[in-house]
Amino acid sequence: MQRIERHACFGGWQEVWRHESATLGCAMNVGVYLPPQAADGPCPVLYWLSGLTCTEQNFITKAGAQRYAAEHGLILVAPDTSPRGDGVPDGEGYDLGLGAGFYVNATRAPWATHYRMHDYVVDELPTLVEAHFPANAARAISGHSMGGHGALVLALRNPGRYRSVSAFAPIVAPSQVPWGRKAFTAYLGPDESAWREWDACALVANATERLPLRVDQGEADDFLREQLQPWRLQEACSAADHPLQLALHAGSDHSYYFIASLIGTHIAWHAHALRD
Ligand SMILES: N[C@@H](CCC(=O)N[C@@H](CS)C(=O)NCC(=O)O)C(=O)O
Repeated sequence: MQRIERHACFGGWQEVWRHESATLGCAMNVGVYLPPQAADGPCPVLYWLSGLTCTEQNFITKAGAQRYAAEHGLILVAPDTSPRGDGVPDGEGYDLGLGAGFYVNATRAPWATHYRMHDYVVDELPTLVEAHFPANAARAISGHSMGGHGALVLALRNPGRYRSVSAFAPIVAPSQVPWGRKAFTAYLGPDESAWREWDACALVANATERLPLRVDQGEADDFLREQLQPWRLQEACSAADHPLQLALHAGSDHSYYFIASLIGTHIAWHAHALRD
């Protein structure tokens, strides 16, 4: 691993590391915030998954999360949103290919070779983080939009792996909305039965661990009605008796201004779960 950025931040360090990913078959950048407490011993880790078009930079430069991570002694790990580099295929538009990995393991050509963001985030990255940084094995996961979908799906698919999960403006039912249908058709193929295992609303029905889902959604989000549809998650959770804490916020849009406004409450909530 090679450190390519290092900035003093709220008594700790915001770093960006670059490493060769065996899972993705390319070099990846990852943002790592080390709180001041990491100098004295291992800290729990909050994984953050960003949305469409993002790299590891959006969250670390716009969310203002470091202040709260320093307060609570959490390491923040913010990976890129897709594999990148020579030989990694791209798709048509901002919502397929580079910057749009959807946190699935693709099964179709030409995507299947590199687009394995589920395994990268769930397995390879924590192994790396826990080996190279003062991190313990207590993990939480959160994300925004496509990354909110990623956080919900990764937590639901991997019981016991995360102590808590939250999402900002997530795509809750990718099988039912244009962003998800386009990506899943490409990455997973046209057989929609294969999409269910990557769809939070479908996964909730059969979840073996009833980890509470915390979701915040802006009511002035331009993507709310067509792409996000949080009421679908409300229906799925209510049918499965799965705990959901969904809050709607008047006036908030889809941007990082919304995330920055609420990230402190999410980090405090994750910190509480990670302490137990
Ligand atoms: N750029 C797209 C929208 C993509 C978008 O809103 N991306 C969100 C995540 S889904 C984001 O975080 N954008 C980067 C940013 O706000 O820094 C468009 O042209 O409509």
